[in-house]
Amino acid sequence: MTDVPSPIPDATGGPAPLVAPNFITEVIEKDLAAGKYPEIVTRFPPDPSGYAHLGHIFASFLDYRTAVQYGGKFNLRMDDTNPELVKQEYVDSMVDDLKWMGLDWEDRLYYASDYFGRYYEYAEQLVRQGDAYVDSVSAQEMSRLRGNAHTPGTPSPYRNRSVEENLDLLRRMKAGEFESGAHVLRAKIDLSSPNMKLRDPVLYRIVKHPHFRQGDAWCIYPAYDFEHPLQDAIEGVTHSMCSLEFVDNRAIYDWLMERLGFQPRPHQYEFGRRGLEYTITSKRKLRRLVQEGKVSGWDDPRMPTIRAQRRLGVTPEAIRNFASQIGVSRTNRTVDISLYENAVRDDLNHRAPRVMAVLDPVKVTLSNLDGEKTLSLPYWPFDVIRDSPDGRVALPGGERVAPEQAVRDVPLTREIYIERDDFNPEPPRGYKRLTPGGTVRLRGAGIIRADDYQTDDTGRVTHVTATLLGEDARAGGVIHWVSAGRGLPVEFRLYDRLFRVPHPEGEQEADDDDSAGPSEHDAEHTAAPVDAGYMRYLTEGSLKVLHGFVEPSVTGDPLDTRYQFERQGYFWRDPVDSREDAPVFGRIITLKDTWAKEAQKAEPVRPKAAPKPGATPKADGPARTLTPEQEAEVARLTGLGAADADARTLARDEALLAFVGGAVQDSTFGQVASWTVNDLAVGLRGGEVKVQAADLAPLAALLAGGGITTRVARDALARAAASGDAPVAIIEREGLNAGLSSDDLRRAVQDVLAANADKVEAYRGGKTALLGFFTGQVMRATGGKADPKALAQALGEALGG
Ligand SMILES: NC(=O)CC[C@H](N)C(=O)O
Repeated sequence: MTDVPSPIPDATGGPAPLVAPNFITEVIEKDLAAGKYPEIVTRFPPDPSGYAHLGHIFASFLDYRTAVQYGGKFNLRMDDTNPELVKQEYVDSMVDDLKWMGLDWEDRLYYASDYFGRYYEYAEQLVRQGDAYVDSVSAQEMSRLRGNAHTPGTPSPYRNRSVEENLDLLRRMKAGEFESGAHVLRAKIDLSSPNMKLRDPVLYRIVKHPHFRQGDAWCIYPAYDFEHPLQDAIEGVTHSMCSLEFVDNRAIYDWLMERLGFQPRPHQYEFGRRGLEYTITSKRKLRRLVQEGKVSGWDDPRMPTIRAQRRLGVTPEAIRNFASQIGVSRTNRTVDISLYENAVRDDLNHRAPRVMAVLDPVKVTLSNLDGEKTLSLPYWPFDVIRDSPDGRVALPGGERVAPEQAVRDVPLTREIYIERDDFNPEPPRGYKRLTPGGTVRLRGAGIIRADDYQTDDTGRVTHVTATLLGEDARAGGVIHWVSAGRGLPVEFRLYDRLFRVPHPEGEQEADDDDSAGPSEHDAEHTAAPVDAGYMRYLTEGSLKVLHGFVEPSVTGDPLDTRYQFERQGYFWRDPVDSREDAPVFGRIITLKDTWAKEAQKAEPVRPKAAPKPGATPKADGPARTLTPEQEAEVARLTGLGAADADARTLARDEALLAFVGGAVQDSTFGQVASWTVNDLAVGLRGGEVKVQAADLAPLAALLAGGGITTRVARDALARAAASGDAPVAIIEREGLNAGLSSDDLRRAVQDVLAANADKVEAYRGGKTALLGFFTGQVMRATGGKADPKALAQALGEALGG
């Protein structure tokens, strides 16, 4: 899960973090070692039927970084087969957003629609082979005939049409002779397969709708299950990664590859989806928010679209750091929203100079100050200066200067504004700010004492009179302020999470429970009504508008400067609505996670849904209210060594709790608890895990002792869960712990470099992209046993020296 910097540069010129070892990289390393493919090719295939969103980050970076890591190619593919939904506007925005995030597909932007002609040829080939037929029953009839999990399907009366008749009908479908729905082309596979997807899936439909790239050239359109595998094969994709809901579609994929004889052929691998707490990503649900005016548009900064996050002020670096912290696994998981928010904060901490702004002002007159003073105040706090890699810090324009030059002029005048919250006539205990007769330090300006104040009829403070004291005065707190005469009047927009519960869509989101029904993918494409339950979890007042003042130093700064307004959060000018004469500053994020505390207090508002086996597991994140018994359980589990988040998940789930009840209570317990939550939860809930918790202790010990890598451990775990064998026995039986010694690795690196002296020279001359080539060669030479991190390091050393 950690972000391991590798020397392989990515599109942004910075080092691309390695993809942490996972079950897919393991397959890739084996394939490279076996020489199965000349190079790795991956693709990211969004539908251009909406905007890129936070949910796309994980999959797109997985595809991209995996290719970069193994020196292969990454393609961007517009999966634009549904003419009714896809649009140029969406292509353009996706391309723009994905590029902005730092993905690089070079010149390989492909469109599914560019291959319509070739798909069609393959369709005719299947018909000629007797592998596909034209069916002419209605959609309802087709679904009835397909049967269900307990009943095998019944052949349609058209299933045995002759090849000639099928070809004739298919050609006439293509020629536009029939109305939509009159016929479909289906693969002839297996009507009694327990995998419903194999019960003669539809390959082509009649859709009389122009396509934004193909115009009226077509009136039949290929189904996802047909075009996707074909395009992978045609483009030489090697490892086609997709999320878990496509697991049953893999059988169609393999069937097509086999029937059409592609060699070498791509393979599909499914990873667990990564939902994000407090967020929805269904296009239809987001559209409804826009249509009903709950947000101002697709780029409303509260929306989870990349457009909106860009407008909000999030940087691509923050997105990339977030992406590298999400682990890959075989199970669906919800990512704690704080992972995203902290990535945004961490990035801004070193990027955003500190200035002062008063959001909700109350005027203070400094009665003993005449005229104006100009203070020179530093942009950066000491810790940022201390942590600066080059000892320098940035000015708002980005220029890096010595810390003592990173200062701005701040006017101090007789009239200033302070935050309404920072003066309290009836202070609660422990209040460290200004009170009548009390003192406080004004950041950078000295200590003041409040002598008097006025209120309006409602008791609201309207004005404070104060005295500026000498340096020998004492004060308990520090507050920020802005000159009243010289501060710039601005509008502030404070955004809150759009939804107030972690799972606004309930438990069903990624759950494709009934494989006979339409997949999530299809559902996204139908006119079926949206379950509007999520609407009631909208946060009331998630946009707050305030009018206040910013210090005048910001006037000359580049418009895209991100600031930390001291004590208030990170802000920048709203790129859409801010005007020179009417600036609007939006809050990118608060300084701390203000929700962490509130979540503890909050009611349990988790939407109810009947739990199903295989449903999306609980968030691995923040506290949700537990019963006192569950809290006691959490205390017991953390006492045994479980991480707090794991303990919370366990305490809520009897199946998991029963399992860890059998775990050995020693130093391995925390690791076993983590595997239970992260790797075994879905299987345990479905009653499918065969291994005993007690058998995991030796595995955890082996891992902790460095005898195996995390990847080997998790793989052994998955296999043990399925077979019931002790994981360590699996490892020993197959010699998986016989890793590569660092001497062996170094020798392999030397051999590869010696055999490719010309390339080494080219690399040292600046062709750093060759690192991927070297990586692949060493992987091959070592039979895939090299640990990618160690390999990257060994290569870096050998090439650098
Ligand atoms: N295979 C996949 O990754 C699915 C791609 C499909 N275009 C989607 O966005 O859902």
